[in-house]
Amino acid sequence: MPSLTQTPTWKSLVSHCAAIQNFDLREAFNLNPRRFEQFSLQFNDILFDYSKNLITEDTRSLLVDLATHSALSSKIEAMFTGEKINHTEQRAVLHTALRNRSNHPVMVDGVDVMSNINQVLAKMRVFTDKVRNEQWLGQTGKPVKDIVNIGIGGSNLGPKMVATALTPYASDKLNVHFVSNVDQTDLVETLKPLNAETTLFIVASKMFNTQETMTNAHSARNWFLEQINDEKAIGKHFVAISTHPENVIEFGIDPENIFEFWDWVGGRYSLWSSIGLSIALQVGMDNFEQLLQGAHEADLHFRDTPFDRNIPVIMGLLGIWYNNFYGAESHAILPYDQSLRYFCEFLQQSDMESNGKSIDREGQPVDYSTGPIIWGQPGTNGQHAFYQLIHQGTKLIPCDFLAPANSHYHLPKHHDILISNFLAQPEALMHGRSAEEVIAELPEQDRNNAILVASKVFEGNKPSNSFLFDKLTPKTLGSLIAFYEHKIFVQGAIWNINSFDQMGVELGKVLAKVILPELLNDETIGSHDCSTNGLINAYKKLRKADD
Ligand SMILES: O=P(O)(O)OC[C@H]1O[C@](O)(CO)[C@@H](O)[C@@H]1O
Repeated sequence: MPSLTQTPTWKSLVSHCAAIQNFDLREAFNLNPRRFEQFSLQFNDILFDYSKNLITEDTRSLLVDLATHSALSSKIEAMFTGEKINHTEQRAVLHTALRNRSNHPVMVDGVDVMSNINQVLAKMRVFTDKVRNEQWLGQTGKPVKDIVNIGIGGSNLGPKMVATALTPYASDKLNVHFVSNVDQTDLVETLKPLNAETTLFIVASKMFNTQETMTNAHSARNWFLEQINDEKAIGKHFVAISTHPENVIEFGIDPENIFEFWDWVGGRYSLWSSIGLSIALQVGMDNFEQLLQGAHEADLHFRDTPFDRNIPVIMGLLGIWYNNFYGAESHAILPYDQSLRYFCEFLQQSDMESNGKSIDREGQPVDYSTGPIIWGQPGTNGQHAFYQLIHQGTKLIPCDFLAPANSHYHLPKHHDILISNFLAQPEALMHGRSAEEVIAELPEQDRNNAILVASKVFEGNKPSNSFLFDKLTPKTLGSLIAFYEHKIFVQGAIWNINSFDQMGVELGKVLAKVILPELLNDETIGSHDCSTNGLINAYKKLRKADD
């Protein structure tokens, strides 16, 4: 098979990119008053405006050709129908089945997985209703007040992001906390204000052998038993979510308290499974199902809509346009919604763990750039931190701006100010400010100050997408997350990489296991390179024994 870069569609895009080198967005808008209509899409209450990109109609057609020639349609079908597209681990990839609200069967190895999924959803409903209605009582007969989700990576980032985003829907009787880092600061500071009698722990781990999670879970159990000195009480205060019930039972959690999921759910795509239990406890099962519904509707859109009107396909193709034809190295995620403050962190794992690969599906090194660096934080905070570099730095950084038209809260002025910024930034990036405009705005005495003028010029012509939606409801959030998941899928499919394994996280884990016992003995260490030896030995000198 020829390398992607040798295919006619790729070569056409290279030539096209050279041909439109001088493309100017301001001019494109001036010449075409219908540009917004031509390059925007509506899905339910979500408006996706991609008109402020360095593209023409031809660019879109050529990018769609690239998707078509990469057999994207059949790859999408393969995912939805349970083919083992994660070929290195021989697994299907079926987060879409977890939110399949259509009653259509989804088969894995000849078995319809929908009945298992629905059983777990029913079990989650019974449990969350009990806890939320104060019918699940702790060892001393008190209802649960605090829930601590212990998990890392996909067993933390998705649930934490969604639970935080949906705070306006939260029960005021429950506080949900997330502990992920093996740095004891995380657990100690989270537990400090809590009372074991009214605390419920969720140990969330697909494998149930992840070092950080198991260390935190053991310490949480010790903390609990120091206050309630009764092993039997664990049954009322610890539940687990895992694909490995045998490891959970070995830890000592009651088999009744295990919420199952399956190896065809990738960790970073698992918030839709029982890994979302903390979300369901926070906002109730009806709202959790609305989240699934939103994602399901986005799945249908992705599966059934022609590529040139398909939001995740367009998102993926635009990313490829900048990544591979403009040399952009990163992509900024900029939600104008404080409740989406963990959205970027969540997408960092989804995108970078999925598409941070340098071999193709045949095991050959790729000769093109793959997954971008994902970064960002909510506006307007980011504006006062790193937007300077996006506006006037030397790097091309495509940006996604996201905002709700309506806030859940009602302080006067705030929301319109927020949205004026959400609208102004993409406009400023695109429009820029010429030397003539700067000079016209400067006081008379500064107009000949060339340095001052140059420093106030904004080159402009910088690309962005904007998502404007009605309100951040569970359903809308579900759709937005699914769009990003599918965008990642589209890019992985075109780059011909496996987006669903994560071998790159293994080596560091293995080496840490070698180093750990070396930290605990008194010998001087000399078996690594001299830098690592030096650091280990310095640590051993500095480290004081715990009191
Ligand atoms: O849920 P587990 O098995 O504890 O794994 C946690 C995380 O570790 C990883 O395997 C590697 O970081 C992620 O893919 C996963 O989300």
